[in-house]
Amino acid sequence: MPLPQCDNPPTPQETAVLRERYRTERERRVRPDGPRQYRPTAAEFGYFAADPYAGEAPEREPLRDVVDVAVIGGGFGGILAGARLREQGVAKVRVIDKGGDFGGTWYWNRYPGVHCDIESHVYLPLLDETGFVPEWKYSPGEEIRRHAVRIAEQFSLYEHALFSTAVTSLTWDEAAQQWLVATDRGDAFLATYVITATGTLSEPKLPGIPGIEDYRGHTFHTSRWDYAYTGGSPEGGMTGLAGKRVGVVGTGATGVQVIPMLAEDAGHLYVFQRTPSAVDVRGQQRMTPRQVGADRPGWAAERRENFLRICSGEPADQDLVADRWTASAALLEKLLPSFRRDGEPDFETAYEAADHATMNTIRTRVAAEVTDRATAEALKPWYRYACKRPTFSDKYLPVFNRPDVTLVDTADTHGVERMTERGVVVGGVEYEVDCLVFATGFSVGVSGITSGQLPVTGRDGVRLLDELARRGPRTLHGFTGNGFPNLIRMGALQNASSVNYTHILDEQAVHAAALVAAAEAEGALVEPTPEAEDAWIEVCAGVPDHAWFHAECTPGYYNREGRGRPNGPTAYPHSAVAFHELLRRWRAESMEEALRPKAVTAD
Ligand SMILES: NC(=O)C1=CN([C@@H]2O[C@H](COP(=O)(O)OP(=O)(O)OC[C@H]3O[C@@H](n4cnc5c(N)ncnc54)[C@H](OP(=O)(O)O)[C@@H]3O)[C@@H](O)[C@H]2O)C=CC1
Repeated sequence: MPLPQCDNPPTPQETAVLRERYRTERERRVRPDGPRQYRPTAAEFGYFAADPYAGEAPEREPLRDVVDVAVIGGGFGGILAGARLREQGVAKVRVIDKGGDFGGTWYWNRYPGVHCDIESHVYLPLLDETGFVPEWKYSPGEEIRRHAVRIAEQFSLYEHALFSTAVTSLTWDEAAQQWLVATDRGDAFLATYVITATGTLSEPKLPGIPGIEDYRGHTFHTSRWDYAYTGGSPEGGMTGLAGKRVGVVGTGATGVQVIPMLAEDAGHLYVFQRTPSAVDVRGQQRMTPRQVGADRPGWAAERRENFLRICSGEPADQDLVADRWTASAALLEKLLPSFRRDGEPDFETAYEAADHATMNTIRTRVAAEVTDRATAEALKPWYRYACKRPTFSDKYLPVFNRPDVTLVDTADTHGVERMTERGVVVGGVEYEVDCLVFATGFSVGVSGITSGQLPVTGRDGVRLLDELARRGPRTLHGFTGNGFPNLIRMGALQNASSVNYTHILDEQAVHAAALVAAAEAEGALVEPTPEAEDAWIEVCAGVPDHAWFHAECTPGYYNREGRGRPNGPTAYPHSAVAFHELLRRWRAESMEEALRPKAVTAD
């Protein structure tokens, strides 16, 4: 059956064919061990997680001082929290990070070809405040990392920052009305407030491939690129790979960026693929400040708000970014009026039609760009658009027309079968490689205060993890919790989300800094009442039930490797635009709900 294009949504018969194909492709990949197929690098493969950029951490005396705010995490979440706190006049802000500098994901991910696939003019935060205007529509990783450093410098965050340091526990000191912050460098200092900005995808993971420890060639993870071995830089020029047989496991958003660079420099490249990515058009281009309207004050805030509105399905007068993210979102809006049930707009059917049309366009692109038919077939993604992180590249697909690149499809063996001293085995065939790169992503939920890696003990010795196990997640707006005064969390839990996550983080940072400023002004603690938490949980319990959608998706970290997502009050049920409006109103009208007088204990 011919596949319909974007402007031609599928008929019910075509939809039925696609659903069946998606089901069978999913079955090829689901594994009984689910998330347990992976090994976090932290324990047995520690050398995979070592920091190749910082060198030896400098010796320093453990700290025993007092700060106003400890911010855990030096990625954009922590940097933005620091910047917004400084704007509120908070003096002593200490950002702590495991890495050797600010940057978070952009500190760690320096692999060749690293870019952001969200437009730089909406992704890079604080452009209005710093005056920086990116030159390219999609910034290279190093430019983003330098922007993180620029913000940290502008807002004087280096003065008290601690790098190559992991926070190991947080304990509320009732007498001091402060948090005791302990680290793996022997620090034990007090902080009046703690803001956690630990991110979600920070711990590299490896597949538990049988024989992985037997491999004797060179190997590393993309988030710890070994330029000492490969030579070159994120721009390429990896002379160390000349004439070498290189393998790469993984074809997610990272693989799609790194594979064209490896193909350029390796003697021969073997790409071990389990699930093909949906690779959409990227359209990299130079953008003048005039083109993005950077001659007007507030241009960047306006642009990112416009992007958020379109991606959230909210009305917008115009599409300023006009890329494939906004095109996919706009297609749904375009199709919605044609789908009605009982006189009402039928969102779900329109959503599926838009999804199928987008994916058909993506599959048609594979057939147009890859000449060998069998290779093209293996590169076609058969799942719904939102099942996996969409990717964007104009270089990736043509790589498979090169004679020195081999695509090895591992779907039928549920991934790479095993490894030997010399290389990788798939379908009984051994592929000998001199170097094997793992582009296999990151463990979800293994760091931060809900993971066990960073124990938090609140008032009356109550442990956050015990509370979580006993009562489920309880917060006000995702930020604060009863029994854990002056602890402000940034992240997705009971909060809003969207594809441009730095925008979400900035709104969170503004809110966190406002809470601190209000508590300082009132001489109070930031701590919601149990009743305020109950009311927020009720709001979050209105989350549309997407369990069926994720349960039907091809496996990946979005759906716990095929097991679906847990239901429950885990997120704000409406758009991020609505959430930001709600927070603004709440700050103006009822912020005192989250404050309580000092020295009053929760009994
Ligand atoms: N903004 C940006 O430009 C970028 C953002 N990112 C972010 O980082 C996230 C993580 O991306 P990424 O690092 O690519 O990690 P992912 O988790 O998305 O991808 C891991 C890859 O490894 C494959 N894999 C895992 N185990 C095996 C195995 N045993 N055999 C064969 N293949 C295997 C997976 O296959 P399978 O799919 O079958 O599980 C998948 O292709 C993205 O989703 C995105 O949010 C990353 C890069 C750029």
